[in-house]
Amino acid sequence: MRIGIVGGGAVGLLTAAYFCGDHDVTIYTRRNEQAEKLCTHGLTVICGNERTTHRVHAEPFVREIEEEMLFIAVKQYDLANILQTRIHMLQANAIMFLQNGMGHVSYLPHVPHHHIALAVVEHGALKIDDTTVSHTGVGQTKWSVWRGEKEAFSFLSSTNNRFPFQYVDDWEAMLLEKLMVNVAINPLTALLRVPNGMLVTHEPYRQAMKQLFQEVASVFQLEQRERIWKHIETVCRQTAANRSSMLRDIESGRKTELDAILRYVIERANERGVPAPISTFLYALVKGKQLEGEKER
Ligand SMILES: NC(=O)C1=CN([C@@H]2O[C@H](COP(=O)(O)OP(=O)(O)OC[C@H]3O[C@@H](n4cnc5c(N)ncnc54)[C@H](OP(=O)(O)O)[C@@H]3O)[C@@H](O)[C@H]2O)C=CC1
Ligand SMILES: CC(C)(CO)C(=O)C(=O)O
Repeated sequence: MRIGIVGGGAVGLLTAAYFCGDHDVTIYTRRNEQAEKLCTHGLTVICGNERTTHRVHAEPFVREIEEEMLFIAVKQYDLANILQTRIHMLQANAIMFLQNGMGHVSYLPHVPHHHIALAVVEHGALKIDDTTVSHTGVGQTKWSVWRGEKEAFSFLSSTNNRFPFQYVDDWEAMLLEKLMVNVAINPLTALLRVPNGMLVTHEPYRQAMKQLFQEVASVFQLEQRERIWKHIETVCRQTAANRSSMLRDIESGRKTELDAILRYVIERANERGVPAPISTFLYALVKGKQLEGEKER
């Protein structure tokens, strides 16, 4: 199958590495320089002590793309621009969005593709350089159909066992559960500058995370609260040594996905007339840190 992957970051490179053995994969990058490096040096994936280099095709995303299947692996803040101004350049039978957060859902009615799927990536992936990605945590990718037919994505049932895909029926519950994880962990770790594990091992931080969780759970009238709270605590323990993506972005003076995660919550709270003072306060603090870092860069 001809597969295109838009975005040569951690998730895009990881996805390309696990599909390029069985499929005809092209990585569409933002920079010409990255595409040239990938074509010249190949794509290297590190998993534990193993280091594997794959030959792969890459080109900058500057013209119309025509593929059978497209994975969109850019950050939320770059996705808005692609969906608003370049959606006509993405020609494919089926398309899958791999973003954290829920900011992209409101754009989907304008996406013309027949088959649209949403996914949440539960792997750990770290981009080392333009041609190397480290698979830091082997997990799974949950996916669900937003429009069209599940069968359009049938190739996902036979993937590498280090890169499994699991179908779930309810895309909204799937995205909401991942949103709850990212809301609880990412802004607090970014502000406190602590690894994920500290949010459960240091009791005052656990209490703060619980208050935030309860507020956001009320905004969404979340079902199965106890199960999802336990899940968040488990993610903190399983990724105890990890620095969340938002903390890493803040530390590097980069833009974060705060808007797609916490601003999304605040907007829903305002729409529904539910108070969200903790989220609003936290949003202002993390946004302030982000802007401070971006200015220094
Ligand atoms: N990393 C992880 O472990 C996980 C990430 N996710 C989610 O996956 C999504 C992607 O994250 P991640 O891969 O880490 O992010 P990265 O920042 O590593 O990668 C994003 C890539 O998109 C590229 N890009 C931006 N704009 C364009 C464009 N117009 N055309 C082509 N490429 C473009 C960037 O290029 P350039 O380098 O030139 O800026 C960059 O390489 C996010 O929503 C994230 O939350 C989910 C779970 C785990
Ligand atoms: C699950 C978690 C919090 C792991 O660090 C993550 O998705 C992130 O850092 O963005």
